[in-house]
Amino acid sequence: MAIRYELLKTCHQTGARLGRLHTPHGIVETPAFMPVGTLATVKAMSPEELEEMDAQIILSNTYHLFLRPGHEVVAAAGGLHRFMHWNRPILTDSGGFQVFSLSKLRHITEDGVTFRSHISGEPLFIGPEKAMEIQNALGSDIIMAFDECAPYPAEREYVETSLERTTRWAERCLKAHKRPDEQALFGIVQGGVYRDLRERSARSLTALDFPGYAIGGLSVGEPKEIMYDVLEYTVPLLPDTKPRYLMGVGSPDALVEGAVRGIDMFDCVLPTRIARNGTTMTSRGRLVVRNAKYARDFSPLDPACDCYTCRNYTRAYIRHLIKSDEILGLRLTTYHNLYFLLRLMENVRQAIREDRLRNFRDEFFAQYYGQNS
Ligand SMILES: CNc1nc2cc3c(=O)[nH]c(N)nc3c(CCN)c2[nH]1
Repeated sequence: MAIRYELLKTCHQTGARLGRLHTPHGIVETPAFMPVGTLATVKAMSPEELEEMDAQIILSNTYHLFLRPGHEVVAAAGGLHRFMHWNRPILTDSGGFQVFSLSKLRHITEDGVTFRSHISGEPLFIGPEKAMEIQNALGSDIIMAFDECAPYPAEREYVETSLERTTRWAERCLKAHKRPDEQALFGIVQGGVYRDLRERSARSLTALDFPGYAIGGLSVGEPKEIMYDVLEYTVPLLPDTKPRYLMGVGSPDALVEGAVRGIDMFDCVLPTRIARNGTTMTSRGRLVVRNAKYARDFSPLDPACDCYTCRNYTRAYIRHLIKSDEILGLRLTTYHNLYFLLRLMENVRQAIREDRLRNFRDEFFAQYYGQNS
């Protein structure tokens, strides 16, 4: 078995679970947030800095690495872990979502997706077999089935046709996957915001007995309340002995609300992306450090944070760096944002251990969103 999920405890206040995901490159305490390292690097962070902040697992992308430098190059380096000098677990996404969000002139058929590279414009193709070939070459610990993430909003008929094809693609992935003992293949539940379609997708995929399941097709512009509703009726359809991964999520509130609803793994570009324009997450909400009011503010980004950035630098200095487009600026804000979300997940795990996740959520939201939610 490539991975083993150990369910340690279920919070008595909520449906949240405390777990341990055993992988060939180490153990992941769940619920866990996965920093996104799309091009084989978590932008602006070194692997040592990621270890220092206790990032347990990171995500990388099939689509991007297929285009550049090419999965054959990564395989020649001995795989993604060796190539990027990261010895902890890696999850790779399968490319479906990225093709739709990045490339032009794409065309879906039963075989897969033809598209033009967003870098060179050359015509390319990815389908289930190609997505398995690339991820097998990358050597990530967890690989994702090739799927279509239906847009939001989308007609029920479109979502239904899409999920049926995604299920057929999932079967082809299971057949094409060459290294099931070393790399765990997760199925991805689709079905948009339609309850009966979500149930159909979940039932078809759980019948194929994947080692883990992702919930896809969310965090694509739908209101958060709708996302939470979809989780309420989809998560219970997934086996509680397997890990559940909510793709593309998310903001602090969505991470906590997702954990409350039984999600074990999350990924999102938010902390790294907003850091690059000087937006930071603090225990009292977002702080846009480039704002003029911080020009002479010599306090840390977050007085309640003990990260490298908050122990050594001030808002005024970081504002100066960001305004000056200095590389250290986005390094310091990235370090802090990732540290903030990783600590948030650590606090969520502790709250589950103590059966008080609902209280933790209310206290955290009151501070972060400044109102009693
Ligand atoms: C930002 N929101 C978001 N929604 C996603 C849905 C899928 C999804 O439905 N399928 C796949 N394969 N990836 C998704 C991703 C990329 C996760 N890194 C999503 N990201």
